[in-house]
Amino acid sequence: MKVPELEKATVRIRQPERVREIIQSLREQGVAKLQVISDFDMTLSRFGCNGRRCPTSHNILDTSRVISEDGKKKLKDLLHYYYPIEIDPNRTLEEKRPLMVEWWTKAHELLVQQKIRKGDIAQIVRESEAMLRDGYEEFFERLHKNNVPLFIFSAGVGDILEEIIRQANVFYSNVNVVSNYMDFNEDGVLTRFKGPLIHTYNKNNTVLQGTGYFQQLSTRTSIILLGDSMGDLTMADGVPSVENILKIGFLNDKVEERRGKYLDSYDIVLESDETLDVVNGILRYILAET
Ligand SMILES: Nc1ccn([C@@H]2O[C@H](COP(=O)(O)O)[C@@H](O)[C@H]2O)c(=O)n1
Ligand SMILES: [Mg+2]
Repeated sequence: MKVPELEKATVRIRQPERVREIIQSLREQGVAKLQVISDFDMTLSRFGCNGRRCPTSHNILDTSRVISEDGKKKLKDLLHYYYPIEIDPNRTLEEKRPLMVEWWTKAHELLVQQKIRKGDIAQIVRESEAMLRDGYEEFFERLHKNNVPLFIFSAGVGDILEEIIRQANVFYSNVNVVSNYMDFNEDGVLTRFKGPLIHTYNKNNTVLQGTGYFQQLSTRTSIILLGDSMGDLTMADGVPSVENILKIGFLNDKVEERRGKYLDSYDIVLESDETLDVVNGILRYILAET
């Protein structure tokens, strides 16, 4: 197997032989069976930006000029309270779930109070520090060129993340997004978020009911899953008959504390790696472009 990117210093793998076998099977099964399921924030987008944290799709909105100073402070306070809970390796998912619902609900309520206008979204994104991971062009282009469906499953803000992808000129026809979308009234003012609410720890089939997305792709039984959170591991649960799945996890924050759990759960763990090099290397090999 020739994937030189797997030798990068950022790569950690608990079971290298198993990973080799999965990658080999993905290649043998061929492009017609492949689909990619990916998280957005801190997976396709960067975690670090010039020595600081890059914004998530929520943060882009929270810190934008359309939010009042009071609103910004309240949204920041929520982030500082709930984010450590979100990534705490010592709390169970059962403990975290209701707290995540609380965070998202409070944040969305605050955003609705700000009377955000649909017409401002493109400018808000243009003025933000949003950045996709290095190598994103190759990633999106290769999947598009090979007609491989890319499903982006995000607990972020759909309108913002779509705009980021659009402004990067990679919103190709093979890309589908499920996320939290804003609902605007006839005057273009935000009135609510459309349900069901998606948070970090309910990214599974329960929030995909009625979309029929995975059912339409029932012959795509080879999966590459990309995530940055323990909640992203369930994103492929709705796929009817998975034959091979390769789970690649970006470990961005609190690396030492969380390493063990990530290595137990993801096949490949990428530590503090701001690029899509490894993913691109694997895709190049699977799609027989080496
Ligand atoms: N008010 C909020 C709520 C969540 N976040 C962050 O968004 C990320 C979730 O989106 P995914 O695309 O990764 O599913 C997650 O990293 C939360 O920390 C936020 O910034 N503000
Ligand atoms: Mg994420």
